[in-house]
Amino acid sequence: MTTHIALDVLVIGWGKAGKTLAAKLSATRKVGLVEQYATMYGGTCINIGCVPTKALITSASRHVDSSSTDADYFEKSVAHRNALIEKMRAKNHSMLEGKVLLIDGKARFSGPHSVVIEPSNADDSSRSTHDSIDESAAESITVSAPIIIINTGAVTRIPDIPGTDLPHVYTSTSIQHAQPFPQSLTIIGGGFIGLEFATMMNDFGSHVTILDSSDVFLSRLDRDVADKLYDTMTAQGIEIISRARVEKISQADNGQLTVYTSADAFTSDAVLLATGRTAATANLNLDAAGIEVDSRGSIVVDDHLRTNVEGVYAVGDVNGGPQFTYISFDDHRIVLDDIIGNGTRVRSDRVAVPTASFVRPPLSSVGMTEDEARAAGRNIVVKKADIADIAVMPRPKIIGSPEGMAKFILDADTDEILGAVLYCVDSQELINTVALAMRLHAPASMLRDGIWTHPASTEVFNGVL
Ligand SMILES: Cc1cc2nc3c(=O)[nH]c(=O)nc-3n(C[C@H](O)[C@H](O)[C@H](O)COP(=O)(O)OP(=O)(O)OC[C@H]3O[C@@H](n4cnc5c(N)ncnc54)[C@H](O)[C@@H]3O)c2cc1C
Ligand SMILES: NC(=O)c1ccc[n+]([C@@H]2O[C@H](COP(=O)([O-])OP(=O)(O)OC[C@H]3O[C@@H](n4cnc5c(N)ncnc54)[C@H](O)[C@@H]3O)[C@@H](O)[C@H]2O)c1
Repeated sequence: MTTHIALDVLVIGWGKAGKTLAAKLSATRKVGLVEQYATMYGGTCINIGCVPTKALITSASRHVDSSSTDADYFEKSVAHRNALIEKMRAKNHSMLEGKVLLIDGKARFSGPHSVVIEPSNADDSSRSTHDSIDESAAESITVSAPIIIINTGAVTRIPDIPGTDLPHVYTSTSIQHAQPFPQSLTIIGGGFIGLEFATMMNDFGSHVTILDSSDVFLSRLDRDVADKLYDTMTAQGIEIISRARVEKISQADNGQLTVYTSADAFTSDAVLLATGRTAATANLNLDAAGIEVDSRGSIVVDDHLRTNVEGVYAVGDVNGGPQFTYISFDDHRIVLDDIIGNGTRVRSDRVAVPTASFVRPPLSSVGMTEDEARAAGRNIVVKKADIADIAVMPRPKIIGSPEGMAKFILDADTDEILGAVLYCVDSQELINTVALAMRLHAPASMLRDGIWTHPASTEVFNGVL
């Protein structure tokens, strides 16, 4: 038997943008939200992304002070991670309960404004990219709504090589409760996920090797910054190999895995696949609605995040934009403005969007690199320093983390900041101040001459600018 429900708004997927839109729109409209896995209430960020990984990274950084074995300490850290996200998941559910019709199940389009929701009885997501399911819709439901917001996120891209389905070949999700703890780990991919898990697992006591296919390490950064990161991470014990053409993974009788590249072979207890994440559109039956996707499977949207089908929006990772929680959160503002505002807010208005990678110390950046500014023909001044050499900024030395560097690219004529990289303790906070200065077109001298608390990492501005 199929139940039919008519709503004003249906949100598919419990992502950051979708849950925020559902809560806000429910004040005036009949809103439903469908999520395929009960273990994913609240979405990727709180269940398998930002929050659990930063909890594990923090725990791992404290392992040096513990007397536990690596395996025991990892197990305790995973238990702490689990308890934390369980609370956040329950809170996410209770915040929408009673306001939004919450539907368990897997959604697929049956027409431009109609969706079929099927029970999803098992975690069939590829390569355990999501945790397992423990609840589902009992029967299929059809929902019709004039407004549908697709917020299904992204899933791990599995490289097309033999051996990715072997035991102990993990994704960023499954490695968060790896069993047994791998004393050695080969990571395929040296992007955000590869670097953060390298830091984490190295700190937990694993011997980590990163294999990345790019010609140079961290090609999006200036070479001086990438070299500093390379030197710091290798000094921490992490091996980094660029230009690695991975061909296959095989398993020996003792369970150990070997990753073969065109040039070499790397043997370890486990392998992590960290070669990017692809928009989760495969199961949505978008053809039935006539919704356009690009060659990478991401949903095509305009500047207002509208798809080519009237009333249907795509928000978060699924629309092919930058894959960050704060971008998904900003997507919600654009769609909210289109639905109940004056429709002027657009994606292309975003300026100075910062990023932070939680390696040790964190690596944060905003705006142009020096190479990009020079290639654009800008008249620039570069200000940079090693963190250990900044006398007016003692905080990194006080807390025992004096590594890293700070680099600012300034417009030589206006003194405006064109870009910055902060590879230092607290940089995930500092970079937001730089981004704000950029948005306000404030001169760098305003940060340089600012009166900041002491001892604080903010003094990097006094010392370098
Ligand atoms: C390991 C890791 C670490 C990360 N760390 C950070 C970080 O530190 N900072 C940061 O900003 N970003 C980080 N990210 C990226 C960030 O998590 C994502 O960009 C963000 O969560 C995207 O959210 P979203 O709104 O696109 O949807 P998501 O939160 O991904 O939600 C999509 C939801 O849709 C559900 N779904 C999918 N298909 C269907 C369907 N057919 N029917 C019903 N439900 C469906 C999924 O189960 C999922 O719950 C990290 C990602 C990963 C994987
Ligand atoms: N702190 C954060 O904000 C944070 C943390 C984790 C993830 N994320 C988000 O999640 C997204 C996905 O992360 P990711 O690290 O999987 O993707 P990524 O795009 O950041 O990095 C993928 C890396 O894999 C390499 N690669 C691709 N194919 C390869 C192959 N066959 N062999 C070897 N190397 C290969 C690429 O050169 C690249 O360096 C990121 O783009 C980011 O937006 C953000």
